[in-house]
Amino acid sequence: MVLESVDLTKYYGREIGCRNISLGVSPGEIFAFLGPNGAGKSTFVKTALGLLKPTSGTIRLFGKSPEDLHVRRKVGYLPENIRLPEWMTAEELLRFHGKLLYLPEKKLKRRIEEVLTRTKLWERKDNRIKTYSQGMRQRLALAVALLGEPELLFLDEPTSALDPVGRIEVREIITDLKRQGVAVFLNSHLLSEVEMVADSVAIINRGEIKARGKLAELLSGRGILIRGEIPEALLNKLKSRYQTGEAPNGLKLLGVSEEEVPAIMRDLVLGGANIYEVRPFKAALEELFIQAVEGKNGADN
Ligand SMILES: Nc1ncnc2c1ncn2[C@@H]1O[C@H](COP(=O)(O)OP(=O)(O)OP(=O)(O)O)[C@@H](O)[C@H]1O
Repeated sequence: MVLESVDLTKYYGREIGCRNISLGVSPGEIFAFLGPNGAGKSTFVKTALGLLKPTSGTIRLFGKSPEDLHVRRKVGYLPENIRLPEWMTAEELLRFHGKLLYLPEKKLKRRIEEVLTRTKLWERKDNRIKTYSQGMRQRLALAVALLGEPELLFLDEPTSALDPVGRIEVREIITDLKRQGVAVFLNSHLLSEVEMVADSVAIINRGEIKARGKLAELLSGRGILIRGEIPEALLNKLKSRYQTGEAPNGLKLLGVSEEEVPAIMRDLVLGGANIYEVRPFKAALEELFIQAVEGKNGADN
């Protein structure tokens, strides 16, 4: 395992940061950590990077403490809302980070060209960062994170400042890294993007994991779609029992197992509903996320 945490708990005084987080990330895996604001994502990442000490539990990177220097050299980190030194050029900034990584001159030169080309900033390498747009800054921060050829890369909201083309480019960088065996730990609010790249996800809320698994498994067979005219009272009953979603001329019920379907249908028909269609559907990550965060109907799996 590239990253393994067991019951990792971090309190800030009496305030919970994250609690009992147990998860593992394998080489070449894209692991997405999702959660609303204040859920505990950054707390977990900072603890994994050795920037915060856990209150209890353990976290190992490459089987060792995150504070181990050899481990640190294998890890890249793109923080959220990074502030870059405005007066430096992109090349100067990368040189500075290259020195911190003890990269030999020849390799540093090669890596600077590679990462700036990969992030489409090579042409602008001699311009000061103060002349960069938000998107360029974010791409430069990504270049910094990639400089040391990390085997594990933490990306905190890597595409928040990017336009759609920039987002596609970052997605391509992430999938290229995966192909090279790099593990990516991705914090993102952009669920549709996560859906496109992640192998596994964990959904965290109020410091605790509420749902976790391989993305393909989490999204398969998660609910049913009902098309029909459903009396208000019945609709409200369903809404109180299940997480529901909008569907044209009907509704989606999430987290419904096949065994529950006959009873639901019986209730609907006896209650006066006109049903035209019932079929299973694959939930979108957004629905799974809302279900896990609101904790309805056994989302805590
Ligand atoms: N330095 C701190 N001192 C006290 N409480 C903190 C500190 N940092 C975070 N917290 C609290 O810990 C909880 C988790 O915060 P954290 O920043 O890890 O969430 P997050 O999921 O990264 O949120 P966001 O998506 O908004 O960045 C929150 O309740 C937050 O208020």
